[in-house]
Parts: sequence; structure tokens; C-alpha cells
Amino acid sequence: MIVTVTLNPSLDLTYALSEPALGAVDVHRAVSATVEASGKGVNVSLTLRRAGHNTVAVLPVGGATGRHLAELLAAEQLAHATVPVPGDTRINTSLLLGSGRTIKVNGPGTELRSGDVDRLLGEVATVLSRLGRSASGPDEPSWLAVCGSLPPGVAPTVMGALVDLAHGHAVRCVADVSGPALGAALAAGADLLAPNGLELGQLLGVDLHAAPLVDIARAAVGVARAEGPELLVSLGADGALFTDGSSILHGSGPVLVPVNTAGAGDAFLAGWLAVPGTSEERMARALAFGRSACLSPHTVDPHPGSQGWDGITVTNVTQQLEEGN
Ligand SMILES: O=P(O)(O)OC[C@H]1O[C@](O)(CO)[C@@H](O)[C@@H]1O
Repeated sequence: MIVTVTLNPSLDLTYALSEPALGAVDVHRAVSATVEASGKGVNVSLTLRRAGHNTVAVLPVGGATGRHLAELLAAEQLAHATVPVPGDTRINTSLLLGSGRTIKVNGPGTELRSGDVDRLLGEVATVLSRLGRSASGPDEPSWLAVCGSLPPGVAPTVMGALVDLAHGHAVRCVADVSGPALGAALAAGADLLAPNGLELGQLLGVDLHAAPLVDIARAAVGVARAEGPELLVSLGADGALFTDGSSILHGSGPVLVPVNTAGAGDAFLAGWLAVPGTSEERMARALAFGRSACLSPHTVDPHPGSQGWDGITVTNVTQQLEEGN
């Protein structure tokens, strides 16, 4: 059972355009438009739910957009706990271009006051306590996944409170956050960090954008060895890396032409968390979930058996890395 926390949820409005690029004209007419419940933790929960796994999503909701978001979660029969907040839940926009490129515009999100944050933390504690008391086996909470940006008014120290809550309930904590929140999650002792290459570089104060795989792998191993967490680094078309500090795996698949890349990282993380198993098994499932999300116009869509599941390879590259030293 995975409990997700999304401090900055959204409605995702996705427009598909027939044009391969923006710029030639100022007005674009979409060929289709969809509105979906979203935000990174919400997407992790939706992926798990659609793949038949148990999950609870905890999130703040506000205004008409927040009501719509909660209705969409209820329609999916996704277990969720909401904390009402004064502002409107944001709307994020995705533009799917005819070339396969996705352009995202994310709103800053609605401000949370300290009382809102306290109530949200209280809700997380309630969900973890309730599940811990009533469930056993696969329904016992195994991970608290804290995902996405921090909205205005929320300090990175919230990560420490969430990691402590998870550990206080004997639950592991994974953080898919960026910037100062990622540093705070690391300092607080999160068990697994799930940055992309760019975010890992920002954590270390180095530029890993478009860096060779070996440099990103060394950076990840360095963090795991020095600070203790496992790292799952998503690299878009280059696949992903996982390290526990002693070994490092690289997973990838054949080149694909994406339809919608928004949410692929969330689906990837959901695949990793979904079922216990070896790191190799988790990596293969994570890539299958992430890649099938890319091939669907929907934000997340694990879609077993889709083209996204084909041709995935997972290689232990520890020796290669050591030999390169
Ligand atoms: O919290 P952030 O970083 O703004 O990200 C939220 C966005 O990320 C996604 O989960 C994935 O791109 C979107 O669906 C969502 O709109």
C-alpha cells in the first residue's frame, strides 16, 4: 500500500495541437482538450490504482477547481484524504505538439498557511495510523511518497516533518521533489530520492544537464555512499539509473516517439513502488509504466502490454563504472 502526498496538486488541462512547433502564429486551435486530476503524488496514486494496486492520496484542495479534482478522484474510486484550503487549486497546462514534444506550463499553486500545513500533516498521520492498525500483508503501508513542488507558503522543512512521520509509522519515505526540498529530504533521512538528472545536479551544485551517463551515475553513487539514501534517477530518453551505494543499475528501452511526456516520471515512480521485488524487477516495471505513459495522450496510463513494455533492458553497470575510475 502506497500513501502519496501532493502538497501542490492540480487539474491538468491538456491541449493537443496539430502543429509540430509553436511560434509561427500567436493563436493555436487545439484538436482535442482534456482535463485530468493531477499533481505528482496524485499521478503516482492514479497510476497505481489503474494498475490494480492499493493506494491513498493525501492532498489539499481549494475552490471550484479543488472540488472538480476531488470529484475526478472519486470517479476513479481512488482512496483519498483531502484538506480544504482557502485558495483555488491550480490548473497546469500541457501542449502536445504534432512533433511528439510536450510543453508544460505549471502554475505556482495556491498558498498554504501554516495551519493548512499542520492539518495536512495531521491527515497524513491519521492515514498512516489507520492503515498501520487495520491492514496487514500487501495493504500495510510500505511507502510514503512525497511528490511535486511546494506551493507558496510552504517551507522545505516540511520534508523533515513528512520523513519523520513516515519513519514514526515504520514506513519508508520516497521524495520526488526538487530544489531546496530535495536537499531537505536528503538531510531528513528520506530512504529513496527520485530526482531527474537535472535535479540531481542542482542538489550537488553541478551541471548534469546533458552530462554523460557515467558522470550522472558517479554523482548518484556519491550521494548514496555519503548520505545513505537509495537514488532512482530518471533520464528521459536515456532511461534511468538506480543505486543503493554499492551497485548501480541502468535501465532503458528502444527509442519511442512520445505522445505526452507529462506524468511519465510519476508513472515511472509508481512502477518502482508498486510491488516488492529485486531492484532489477522494479526498474523494468518502472520503465514499462513510464514508457507506456509517454505513449498515451493521458497523463498516466500503465497500460500493460502496450509498446512501452517492449524491449526494456536492465544492466548492472557497477563494474563498468569502477573500471572507468
Ligand atoms: O508540482 P509540479 O512540479 O509543478 O508538477 C506538477 C505537474 O507535474 C506532473 O505531475 C508531471 O509533469 C503534471 O501532471 C503536473 O501538472
